[in-house]
Amino acid sequence: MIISVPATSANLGPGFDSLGLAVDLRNRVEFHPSKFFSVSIKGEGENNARLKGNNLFVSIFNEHYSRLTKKKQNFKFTFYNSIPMSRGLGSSSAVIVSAIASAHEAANIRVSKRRILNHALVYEPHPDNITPAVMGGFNVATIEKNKVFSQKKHLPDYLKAVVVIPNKQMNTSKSRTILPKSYSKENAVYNLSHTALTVAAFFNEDWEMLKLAAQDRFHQKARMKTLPELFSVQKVAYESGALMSTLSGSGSTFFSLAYDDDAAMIANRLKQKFPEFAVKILDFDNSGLIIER
Ligand SMILES: Nc1ncnc2c1ncn2[C@@H]1O[C@H](COP(=O)(O)OP(=O)(O)OP(=O)(O)O)[C@@H](O)[C@H]1O
Ligand SMILES: N[C@@H](CCO)C(=O)O
Repeated sequence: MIISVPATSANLGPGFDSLGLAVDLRNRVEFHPSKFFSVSIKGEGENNARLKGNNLFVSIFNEHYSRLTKKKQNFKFTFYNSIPMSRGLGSSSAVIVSAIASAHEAANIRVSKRRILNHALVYEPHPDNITPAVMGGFNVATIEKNKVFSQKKHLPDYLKAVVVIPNKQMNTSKSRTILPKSYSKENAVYNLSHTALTVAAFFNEDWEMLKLAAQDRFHQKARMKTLPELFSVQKVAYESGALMSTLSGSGSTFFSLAYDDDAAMIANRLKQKFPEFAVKILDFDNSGLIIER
């Protein structure tokens, strides 16, 4: 059995803790019961010894497996990781979602995607990454009474993501500490109206509206100042034809959305100007969590 979950880009400018979309870059896990516990990692994190012992996936998996079965059982886990860690591409959400889904599969209990999403909220209290990780596509999400309420929009094939991935890790909880504790009414209204416009533009497929809509006064600038080259990344992306260009999650990745025909040129310009950063063109993902039995 293989369980896979896509990378996600959250916030999308003004939609702090509420907007996110999925891209076609997946972490996969295979597992089966075994006499001894073992973890093997291929791809991202394969040289990180800490992940073989104190692994977020394993602790969440064990918690759910014992809750569901009231039993203890060792498993052999093999991880194939493509999502870089702590770069704003939802690596923690992918791990949380795949651990919860895997535990249910191991216990032979079928569960809805919505239920998995609500379980995931326990480990990541903002829904903007976990929602597209489970559902795929573009999502707007909120929390009421410890449950996620969300709406999804499929993203068309003629759009691509161009992501610039710096080497620098930005830990989400640390990066939240640099944000203001409160916002003025003016800035709150600014973000509220820009978020609403961004959502409407996605649902109406008015891609040309996104550049104006996806402006933010809550978090981007403060975070980008910790890696000032990101201001130039955004400028070059827009000059090269990006439809929107925003910090991905809490960074350090910069996410741009572009028409298929423009994506290669945008990526080439970004590669030329920022040879120290990885640049990838990715499809959008509309599937989210996939369980291959
Ligand atoms: N493949 C993985 N295996 C085990 N743990 C992982 C894996 N990927 C991420 N993690 C855990 O998640 C942490 C990274 O979470 P963090 O929220 O900082 O980054 P992110 O989810 O990539 O970024 P963002 O939330 O901004 O998109 C890592 O330090 C590690 O504990
Ligand atoms: N909304 C989150 C996304 C990163 O997990 C943040 O900006 O901190």
